[in-house]
Amino acid sequence: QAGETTKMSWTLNDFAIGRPLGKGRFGHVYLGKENASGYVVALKVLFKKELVRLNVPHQLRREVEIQYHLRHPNILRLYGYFHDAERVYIVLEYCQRGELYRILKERGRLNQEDTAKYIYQLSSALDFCHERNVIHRDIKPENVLIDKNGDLKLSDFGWAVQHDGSVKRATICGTLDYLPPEMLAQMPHTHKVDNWSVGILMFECLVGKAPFEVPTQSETIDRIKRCHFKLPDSMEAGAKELINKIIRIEPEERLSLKEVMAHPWLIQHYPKAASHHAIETVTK
Ligand SMILES: Cc1nn(C)cc1-c1nc2c(-c3cnn(Cc4ccccc4)c3)c(Cl)cnc2[nH]1
Repeated sequence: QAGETTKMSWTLNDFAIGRPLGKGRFGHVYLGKENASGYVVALKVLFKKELVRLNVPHQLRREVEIQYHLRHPNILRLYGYFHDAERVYIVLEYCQRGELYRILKERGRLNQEDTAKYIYQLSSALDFCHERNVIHRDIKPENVLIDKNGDLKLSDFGWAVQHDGSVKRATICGTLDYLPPEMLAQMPHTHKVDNWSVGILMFECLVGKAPFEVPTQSETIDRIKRCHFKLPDSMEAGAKELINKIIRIEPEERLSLKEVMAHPWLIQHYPKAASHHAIETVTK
């Protein structure tokens, strides 16, 4: 197409680097602008030395491979990557409203309309991944970004696997709140681990804290294994019903993502789900 540069490979000179947006386990993310197009991006900068020391190059390659090919309105776009002597640079879609984690911290909890929208969009993104045999395995508010239109973008496929397998996590780092029983017990797990996390996220958005969030990790682990959580009396019946159908010890008992997307509570509080869902059902 005239004027469209099919850039084969970027270098750092192709970008103007802006303020830092955040930092993760292996590096930092900066606001960036591609000089040629003026396009605003998020530039994730990782230090090769760190990656080698923590033995994660294969995980990074998998993350880039998986995210680059997954094109969906609720999955953060990975536009490309390049490297120099010391660093690896990953060019990602920029989300103006940042991490859901920060929004939840600032607002305490979300209303049913925003929660229903995010749960619908997350379920849609994960259903798309599962149909391509990709399990995300690390769904939590830190890995969910919100763009300028208030839409959800799933990010950080660092723990994703491209098959239904019992691949063990190298290390369980960060919060345990979102881990399903079968992963805690390091048993074989399927895409249903992501379904569990959708239920945990729905609870946290509506209540302001995760269902198994208690002072000690051992208590959290025990409650997860027993599926022991309490829904606040103030929670609407439809929301309680949906959460109770997702957060189940038995993976096969958990609602499928298509059933989540078609649930009456979700359609009531996110009417767009009805039209999207109806079109999908009709076109299938
Ligand atoms: C923070 C923040 N505040 N506002 C107003 C917008 C943002 C924003 N952050 C992002 C970010 C972003 C930033 N940090 N992280 C977490 C991280 C950092 C390093 C390695 C792995 C993971 C993601 C992205 Cl990718 C993409 N878009 C982003 N937008």
